[in-house]
Amino acid sequence: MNNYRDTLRESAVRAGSLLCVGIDPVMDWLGYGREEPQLGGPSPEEVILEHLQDFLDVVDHSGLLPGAYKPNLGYFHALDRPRQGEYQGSRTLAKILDLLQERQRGIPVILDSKRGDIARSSENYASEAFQVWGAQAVTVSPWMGDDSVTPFFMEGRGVYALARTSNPGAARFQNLPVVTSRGETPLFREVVRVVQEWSRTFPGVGIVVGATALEELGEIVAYLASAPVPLLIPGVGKQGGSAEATLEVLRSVGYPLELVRVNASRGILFPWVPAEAPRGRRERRDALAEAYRSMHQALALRDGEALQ
Ligand SMILES: O=C(O)c1cc(=O)[nH]c(=O)n1[C@@H]1O[C@H](COP(=O)(O)O)[C@@H](O)[C@H]1O
Repeated sequence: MNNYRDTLRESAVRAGSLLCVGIDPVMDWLGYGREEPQLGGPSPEEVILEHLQDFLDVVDHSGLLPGAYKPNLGYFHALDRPRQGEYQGSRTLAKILDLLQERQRGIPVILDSKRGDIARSSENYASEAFQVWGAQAVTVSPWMGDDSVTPFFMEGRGVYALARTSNPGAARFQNLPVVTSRGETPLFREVVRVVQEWSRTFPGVGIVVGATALEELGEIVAYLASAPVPLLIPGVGKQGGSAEATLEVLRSVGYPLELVRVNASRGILFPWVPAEAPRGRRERRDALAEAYRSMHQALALRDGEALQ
């Protein structure tokens, strides 16, 4: 099995862009209410799969591959009704993963589940991501310590530990100063330091840092530049982060861009949000095409950047 850094490198060269397409489907955003589907109307599974097929057609038509996909597990589980024996959300995710494998083999899928537990439990969460769903990489929350993250270190797979997240409340804990044997440092910096240490024995481990936290991103990439790790940077598009400003920060320290993926979810698959979805399928497809092309371009690699 390819090691995860090779997977990132090869897919970056094929895509020519750092764009990671987030797959976070919500029926509301496709013009359907959140309430249970109407009798006789299309099911969430049908609606979401049709939308995804349209998106993959847009990708084919553009001739531009993305650098990764990132489905967020919570959006799919929210469509399951296990107490009624109904698993539409899980089935939809499974079908989407099959489609990606058929149509875009080699483009990594990062399962966004933000797991992390006592070691024995993390082993199960690792199986969930890698064996059950067959993802190439996973997001994990590192706050329970080393033994909660290391069970995810499996040959060929990627693991992204949350360091400085993109949400408005992120600084509350992550920027708190902590005292270590090397002096005082914000908590997120200690996570970054430890991830870099882990990466010496498991090169597939990296970090999540939000595009909405450019100052922290700058500190992190400057710190990591001598021994870089994979970066997953969400928060561009609907959360207000800028693709261009993010790339500028990375380029300013010569960060190896092939190890980086910048995620946009609503900004690509639901570009009309918070406005209502266009009524016609054709208009929705046109909106996807425009959003995909412009974000792919904003995150494009320059000649030779992925070949360092
Ligand atoms: O781990 C993540 O992917 C993640 C970390 C973070 O700091 N911020 C963040 O937004 N995310 C995820 O990235 C996606 C962002 O979605 P959009 O805001 O629609 O682009 C969602 O699936 C979030 O759960």
